Amino acid sequence: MKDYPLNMRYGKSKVHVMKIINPMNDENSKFRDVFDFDVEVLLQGDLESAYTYGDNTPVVPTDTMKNTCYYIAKKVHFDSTEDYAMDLADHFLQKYPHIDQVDIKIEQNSWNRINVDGEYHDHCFAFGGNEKHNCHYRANRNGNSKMKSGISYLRVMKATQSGFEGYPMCDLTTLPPTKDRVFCTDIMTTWTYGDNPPKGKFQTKNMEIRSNFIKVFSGPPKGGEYSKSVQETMYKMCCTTLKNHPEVDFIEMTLPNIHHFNFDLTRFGMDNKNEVLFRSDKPSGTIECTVYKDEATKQENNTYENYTR
Ligand SMILES: O=c1[nH]c(=O)c2[nH]c(=O)[nH]c2[nH]1
Repeated sequence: MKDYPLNMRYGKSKVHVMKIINPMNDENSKFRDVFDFDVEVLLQGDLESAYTYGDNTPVVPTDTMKNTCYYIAKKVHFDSTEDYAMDLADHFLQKYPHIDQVDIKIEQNSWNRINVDGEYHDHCFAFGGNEKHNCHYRANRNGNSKMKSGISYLRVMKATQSGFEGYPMCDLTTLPPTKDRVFCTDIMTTWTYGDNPPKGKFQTKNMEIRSNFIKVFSGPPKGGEYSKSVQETMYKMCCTTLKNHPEVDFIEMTLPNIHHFNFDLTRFGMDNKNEVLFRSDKPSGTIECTVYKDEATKQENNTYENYTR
């Protein structure tokens, strides 16, 4: 049956892969590195007959896709999920000529090497919490492939040196202007590499970009830097990153404003100026921007024009 035009893709998600690496390749060594991530594979191509006529000849089973995730994890040496994603995508393009686009999305858990009395442990790690490192590689048979890397749920806070004032007031405004508040957010961001993604060097690049975001958010260690709004600070974080990393084309960022309110202690005869607060995760502000390295890149990738983003 073919009644209506269609677009289609399919795949496997939440494939959990853990790879323990013995980087010295020495059986006697007790030193290990660890990769812990979830993979999503999505295939596109000449698949229409599968949807319209139930013809399964082009349908690579999603179960095979899952197996391939483990096969590639064993077969290739990688030191970043981006490098793994590129090898995994290439495998599908090489093996199945009717597939012309592969999306590999990865969410990586952080494990921090444990430090015992000032010395890093060979093989013990502490779970890094909610923060995840992400990547999304879209491999296209026509050669127009793109790599996005990112971070999610990196929670940061300014305990002072943040304000919000000068906004329009109307009969529905209750928010008091302030020069001193808590600014708490989860950094949710992706950055898209241009035509020459740093294969083999993603790990270092991503750590530099992460440090850059944190450095600009915080300002100098002594005294910090005043933030007029979430909007102002996030734009500065993105601009500085683009300046320091010309290999990045554009940065998408969402900073939920995780509000912290003063608890009303006047009822107990106590004043309270940003000393005792309570967190209100819901609702949180949603502040977003995409910052491009130049106008042409913006025209090609205008992320807000497409509402399915
Ligand atoms: O930095 C801010 N930006 C806003 O747009 C906003 N809106 C709001 O209620 N508080 C804040 N804070």
